[in-house]
Amino acid sequence: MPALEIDRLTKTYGSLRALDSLSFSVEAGEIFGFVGSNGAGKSTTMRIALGVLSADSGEVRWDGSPLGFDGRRRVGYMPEERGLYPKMKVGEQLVYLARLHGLDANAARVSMEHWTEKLGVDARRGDEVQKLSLGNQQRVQLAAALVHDPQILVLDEPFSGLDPVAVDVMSTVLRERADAGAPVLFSSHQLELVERLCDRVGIIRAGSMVAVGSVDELRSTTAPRWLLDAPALPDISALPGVHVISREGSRTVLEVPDTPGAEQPVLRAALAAGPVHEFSPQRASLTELFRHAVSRDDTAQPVAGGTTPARDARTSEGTPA
Ligand SMILES: Nc1ncnc2c1ncn2[C@@H]1O[C@H](COP(=O)(O)OP(=O)(O)OP(=O)(O)O)[C@@H](O)[C@H]1O
Repeated sequence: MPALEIDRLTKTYGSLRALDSLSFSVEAGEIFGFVGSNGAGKSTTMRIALGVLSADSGEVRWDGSPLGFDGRRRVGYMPEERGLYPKMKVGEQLVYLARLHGLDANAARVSMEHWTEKLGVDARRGDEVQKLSLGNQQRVQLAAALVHDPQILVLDEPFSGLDPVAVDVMSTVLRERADAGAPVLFSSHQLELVERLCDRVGIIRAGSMVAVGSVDELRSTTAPRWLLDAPALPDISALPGVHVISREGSRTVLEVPDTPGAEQPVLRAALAAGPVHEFSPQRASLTELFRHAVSRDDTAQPVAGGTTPARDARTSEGTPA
């Protein structure tokens, strides 16, 4: 059973439809990357999941039951607008937040010590939050999301503004939490990082999910690409389904039909045009898959993989708000 289910959420702000029947699920033990253009609806979704905003319709469930007040106490949440008290000392603040979530004084202190050490801010326990650099404030913010030992993590852009060392620290912590069985949902615009870290990715566009799956599953919904390194551009006009995606100097990326051997006529055409230095299959990056998903028209796309809509690599209708 999926651990965290977002089921047909709809939310309007006045005349703006920010979420349009948005559905996806995050399994226990899975890191799920939530990506989309600015204003696509990621923060709105996360706020609704945490109950700080109400949906017009739809439901958020945890292990099959609506996520109510008690369930939400077990969520570690990092809001986009952050939420630390600037004048409170790091250690005192984390102990306070842990106690708000029901830990006793001793457990709260032990947890504060553990997470500040783990996140590399133990030397700053006695400092006011506002005196820390933004990156260190973010580490404390993550500690605040973790200090009550949550069973679900929902993090809105936790990696923004972090240096590479802090990114590594945070990535390790998220993987450890997932390995311990938590569903981990986070949003990010750092697509290389999402590709590296996440088990599955959801691409949201204008309040609707347009693609969900592992990066490999998302790749399988696009036509194969080949890199041709040849000074002369081959004549592909007679080859149906072959398109030039990009050309930089002598290097051309071509899309070919998804049939065995479909690249061979391209190679023959290239050799007929002149020397070929390289001809090799290309793996689309998440950035390319993202561009493809958010820029395509509203024509229904083929479904790949299994049968459960919210779990499969797929593309679907996205209705611009
Ligand atoms: N309180 C609000 N009142 C009115 N409109 C809002 C409000 N909050 C969000 N919106 C609008 O809802 C849409 C979705 O916003 P949301 O913040 O969820 O997007 P996002 O995907 O998190 O964007 P970003 O990547 O820029 O953080 C946007 O068009 C935004 O302007």
